[in-house]
Amino acid sequence: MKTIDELLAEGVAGRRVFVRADLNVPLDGTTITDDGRIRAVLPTVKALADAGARVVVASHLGRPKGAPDPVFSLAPAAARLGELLGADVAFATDTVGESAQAVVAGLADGQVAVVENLRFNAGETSKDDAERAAFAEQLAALADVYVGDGFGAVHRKHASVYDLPAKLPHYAGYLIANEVAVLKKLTEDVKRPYVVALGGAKVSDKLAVIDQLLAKADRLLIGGGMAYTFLKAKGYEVGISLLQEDQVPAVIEYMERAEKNGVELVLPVDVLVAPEFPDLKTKAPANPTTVAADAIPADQEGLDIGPETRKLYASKLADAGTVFWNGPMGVFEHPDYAEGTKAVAQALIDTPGFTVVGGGDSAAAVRTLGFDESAFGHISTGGGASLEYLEGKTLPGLAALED
Ligand SMILES: Nc1ncnc2c1ncn2[C@@H]1O[C@H](COP(=O)(O)OP(=O)(O)OP(=O)(O)O)[C@@H](O)[C@H]1O
Ligand SMILES: O=C(O)[C@H](O)COP(=O)(O)O
Repeated sequence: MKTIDELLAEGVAGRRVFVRADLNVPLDGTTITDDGRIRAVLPTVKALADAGARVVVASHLGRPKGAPDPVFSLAPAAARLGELLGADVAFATDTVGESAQAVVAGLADGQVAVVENLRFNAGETSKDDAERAAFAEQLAALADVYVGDGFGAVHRKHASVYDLPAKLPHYAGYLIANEVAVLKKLTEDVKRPYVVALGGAKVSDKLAVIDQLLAKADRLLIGGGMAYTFLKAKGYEVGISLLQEDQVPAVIEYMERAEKNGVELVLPVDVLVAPEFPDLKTKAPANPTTVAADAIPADQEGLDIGPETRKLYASKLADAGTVFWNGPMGVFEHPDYAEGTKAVAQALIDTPGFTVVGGGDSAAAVRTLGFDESAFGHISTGGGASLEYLEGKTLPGLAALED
């Protein structure tokens, strides 16, 4: 993989450099609640701008359906990037259309532009190779060189991640280079016990990862929205909690395999439930009830792990040689459901083992709940991406940078 240092050595002054970043930051309306992913790409953007490149930054945000949707506009992220750079950042109101072409054509050497959300275009995420290639061709017209630095999206076979680098000279940015260097160590030299804690809401994406983790980890702790598919597989009722019903048979098989392989699979013993999802805007008190994991009422939703589970998970993390944690243990954005995530974060800080936190929301949780980032071994910007890397999979966005 060629890195950005090689590009800088070749010289970039006056060249249009396309930086595929992951600016998929958590938003409250148009307010960014955690700018970690924007800060993470700054070294790359700054180095290119300082060297006189005309920098075109592109990213997805959220999961719009292939058409413009103002809720998912990158405008707030572009504004924040400008503040962090201490420079004006131009913003194109489309991704490859007239606005993008005009903004890029107007860039002077050393200036930075952000184009609108890549996923406002159906070609970005299309499963059809030709449709993706056609969109990649339009993106390629905006630049002379490609720098891949959106680590959080390297597991996606999307036009800007996979197809575009094949069309331009391509290099890895500082963030990708650093993430790969740290995560590589976890695939080569894992100090045991190796404990993986999984939570969050992207249940269908991440359940598949467990298949591979059963051959690698010594202990798996399951929380967040992920837990309810496991509790259901154990035969418990989960009320109106997040559930991936079609995955229940697979999860039953995982539980059997874990037992056979001697992998300790640990599930919540109690959970916090309420009749409805909390209001994350007003943060009005949610008044949850604590119930045993096998006694979730039919009309209630599980939204955090309970106090007994917090203690149990802390004890399962205390002797870890290595910990990888992806996905909050509950809806940490609301104070009534933040204790599970806090307890796991604190347990990672307390364990003497090497700890990695991965994921946009997981990293945001650690910061917004007031933990000191330096107390963790590594905070990865990628959740799904780091999990799939640890699985040993070939990731499209990394493969595309190699030649
Ligand atoms: N029990 C639950 N029910 C519903 N949502 C939950 C539950 N527990 C956690 N969540 C939500 O999960 C979200 C984070 O999940 P996600 O899988 O996206 O994690 P991540 O760290 O951002 O990883 P990635 O980078 O792959 O997106 C949070 O917004 C949180 O509110
Ligand atoms: O948040 C993430 O994990 C990355 O930004 C990728 O987003 P996606 O899961 O919507 O592809």
